[in-house]
Amino acid sequence: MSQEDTETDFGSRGEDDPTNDDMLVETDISDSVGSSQSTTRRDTIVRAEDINVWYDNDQALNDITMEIPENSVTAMVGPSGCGKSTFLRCINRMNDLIDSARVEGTLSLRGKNVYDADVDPVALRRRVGMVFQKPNPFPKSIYDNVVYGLEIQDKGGDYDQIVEESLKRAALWDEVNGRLDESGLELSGGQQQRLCIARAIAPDPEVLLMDEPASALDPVATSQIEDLIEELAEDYTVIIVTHNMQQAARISDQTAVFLTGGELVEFDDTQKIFENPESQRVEDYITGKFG
Ligand SMILES: Nc1ncnc2c1ncn2[C@@H]1O[C@H](COP(=O)(O)OP(=O)(O)OP(=O)(O)O)[C@@H](O)[C@H]1O
Repeated sequence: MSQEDTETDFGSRGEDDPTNDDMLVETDISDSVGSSQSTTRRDTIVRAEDINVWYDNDQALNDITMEIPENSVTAMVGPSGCGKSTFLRCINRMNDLIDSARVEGTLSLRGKNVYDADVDPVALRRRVGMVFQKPNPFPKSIYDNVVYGLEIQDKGGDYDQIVEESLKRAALWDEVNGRLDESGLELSGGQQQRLCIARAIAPDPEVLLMDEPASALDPVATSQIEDLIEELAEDYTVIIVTHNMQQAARISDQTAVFLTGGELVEFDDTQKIFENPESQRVEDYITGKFG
């Protein structure tokens, strides 16, 4: 199964040329920051333009404009309630499921506005997978968890091969090979989260949204998930919300700092954000002076 299978849903791949030289990531990276950074220039895959979101009369996001390059890890950081999860849910239109939510602006996936009337949100979510904070495997076998997305999308293919491939990509195959018919709920928390990642990547999405995927896990499981995220960015565009500054510094190529009021204050290479941010408010937040 190739990503090209889904291409026709929203226009051709890579039609957006990068226009921002900031996407060129510098070499000479310090040990602690952005170990996944590279010198590759990447096309924009997700572009937000003047995104505003309200829940009833309360504004949660205020004029968010940003371009996210493909095959990289983008971290969203900021204090509680600043709109990080709301922004993540704009990308795959999960906010559609919240009655009080209203989204204005343009959110493009490879140049096609996902809020256009002709976009089917279910087809969109095939291309934009999501992993949540708390591991949430279904009360089904490990195998059935992985193929779940394929089945509800009526997607054909060699399921055995897809299960093996997805579990290998999620770094879980070696631990569950031979017991695929056991319940996903019998796995440890860290294994459950890797199972959820396998489930999210089985339909071969282009973008993987992760909302604090390691915050419910112990340090060993967290480290495994972090390693995995860096590997996944070779094939997918990963956009991750995290409260953990060290985690953002370790695994992301770009970091977006949201602050109170639903404002995107700074978005830049992770190294720049952590070592030399433009905004004093960002520096204060990063260094723990507030938030
Ligand atoms: N379903 C909802 N209904 C009403 N208001 C909501 C809803 N979801 C979020 N909000 C409000 O929108 C604002 C942004 O919330 P959001 O969850 O996006 O922030 P966040 O930065 O992800 O926070 P956290 O880090 O605590 O998860 C908050 O004021 C929150 O109370």
